[in-house]
Amino acid sequence: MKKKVILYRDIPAPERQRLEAQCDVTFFDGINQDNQQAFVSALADADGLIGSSTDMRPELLDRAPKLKAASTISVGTDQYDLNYLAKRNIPLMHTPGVLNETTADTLFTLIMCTARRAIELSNMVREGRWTSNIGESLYGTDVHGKTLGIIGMGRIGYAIAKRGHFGFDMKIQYSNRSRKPDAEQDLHATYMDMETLLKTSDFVCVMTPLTAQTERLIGAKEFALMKKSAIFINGSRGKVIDEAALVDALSNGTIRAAGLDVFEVEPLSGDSPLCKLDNAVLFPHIGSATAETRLAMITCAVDNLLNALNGDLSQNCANLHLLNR
Ligand SMILES: NC(=O)C1=CN([C@@H]2O[C@H](COP(=O)(O)OP(=O)(O)OC[C@H]3O[C@@H](n4cnc5c(N)ncnc54)[C@H](O)[C@@H]3O)[C@@H](O)[C@H]2O)C=CC1
Ligand SMILES: O=C(O)C(=O)CO
Repeated sequence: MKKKVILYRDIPAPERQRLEAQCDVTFFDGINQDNQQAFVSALADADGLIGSSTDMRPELLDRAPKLKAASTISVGTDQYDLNYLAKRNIPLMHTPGVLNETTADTLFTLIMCTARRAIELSNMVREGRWTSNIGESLYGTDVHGKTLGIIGMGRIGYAIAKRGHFGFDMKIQYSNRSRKPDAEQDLHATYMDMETLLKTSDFVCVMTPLTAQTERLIGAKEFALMKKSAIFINGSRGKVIDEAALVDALSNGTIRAAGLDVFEVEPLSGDSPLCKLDNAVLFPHIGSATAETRLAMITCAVDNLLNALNGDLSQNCANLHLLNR
């Protein structure tokens, strides 16, 4: 008998057909108030789950007693509780690697746009406010030759640092749970504690996962340690920073500017104080959002689920170390 799988976001037809060839698929085009009840009912028989952008909290997954594997179309695993899944011996599959370069491109776009005030000045042109050559008060700041501090030198952190080192002649420094010999050798990156990094970087870029240890890693105290001229970039998850403290730091001139791809609550409300700040560049969580990379993530996630349901966890299992196998 075919395994029962819930697909909880839309994916291209060929990928859906690959799932349907092996599984009995129930499709939800995102989970919302209207279909929540039907989703909960479908959980009762589900062997597998695949999708993204929905919090799969334990109370919900308690309704899926037969669940054997989950596959998130993301590298971040924070929408699932890894320990809860491990207690039930359920693997969580994710999509590391395929999005590194695209996400690093996005993060570098944030660095460039923020330093050169690109969005603010583009809006000035569009709105007919470009009436004379811009003066000193609207000048940007250089990126090349500056110091780039990466907090969370993993796959994506490395790809950002690579751009800084080879493309922009930047000095790379990083803090991380462990030393990264490849970054030190290839990019001449210097390992340091987070406090020193915050005090000495021109650009501070956060690229850790969201975990119990990284939640609110950067708050008022950390912004106060940064240079007044520092530019803060967050591409990890919104909850890794204290957003209210960031608004204060940007409003009071504690730091120069910020570029953000992720927010405490997404989508960010247009009423957020961040939207009123010219020195904040705000992207709608588009780190991996190119056609090529999103397709690669979906293909990887479909492969991951099919492999996991067949008992093969050799690739891309996020909680393998916690499972009883
Ligand atoms: N904005 C976007 O669209 C995207 C955001 N992401 C986010 O980026 C995160 C990182 O992705 P990868 O680079 O693939 O993961 P990774 O696991 O390769 O790298 C994360 C790094 O953070 C370090 N780290 C973890 N906890 C830390 C702590 N408390 N202090 C210092 N360092 C710590 C780890 O040691 C690791 O080197 C994802 O978990 C996701 O949340 C990922 C892709 C796209
Ligand atoms: O993969 C992730 O974790 C994202 O945030 C979206 O690409």
